Amino acid sequence: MTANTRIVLSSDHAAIELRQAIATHVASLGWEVVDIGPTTPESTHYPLHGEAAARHVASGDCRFGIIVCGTGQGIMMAANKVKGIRCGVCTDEFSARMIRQHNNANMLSLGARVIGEGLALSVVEAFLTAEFEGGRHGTRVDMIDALEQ
Ligand SMILES: O=C(CO)[C@H](O)[C@H](O)COP(=O)(O)O
Repeated sequence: MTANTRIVLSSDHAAIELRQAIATHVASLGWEVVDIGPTTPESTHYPLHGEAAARHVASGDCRFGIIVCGTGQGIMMAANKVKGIRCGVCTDEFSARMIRQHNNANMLSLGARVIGEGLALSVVEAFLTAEFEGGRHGTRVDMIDALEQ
């Protein structure tokens, strides 16, 4: 396995079960899963887990990251503070496909208190099977990245 086939997963306490279901599903699709927890249900702080997953992606250790909290929003905000990360919250397959095709997202965020497991797994699959289209979308993604300079 190489970094190109590796996905990092993390969550806060609100999303441990969904994260574990995603880990099983993603592994069954042939990806190597780097699940960085947490594994116990004590209350924790989502910025820690969003940042930790984002570091794996920004460093090139993992191709993609999937992060989960109650709404998906807070952990996404934390991940997006790490340079090189483009992460969106998705609650439908179309958006998950589009954040890859148009926005070249390298992380997906989900809300365990928002969507059920079946839809979450479909959203994950849509994200992982879509390809960035480049062209005019590449120009725009470069503009996003320039904001980090
Ligand atoms: O969704 C989240 C952040 O966006 C968190 O999962 C949520 O805020 C945690 O709440 P609580 O501590 O009440 O379980």
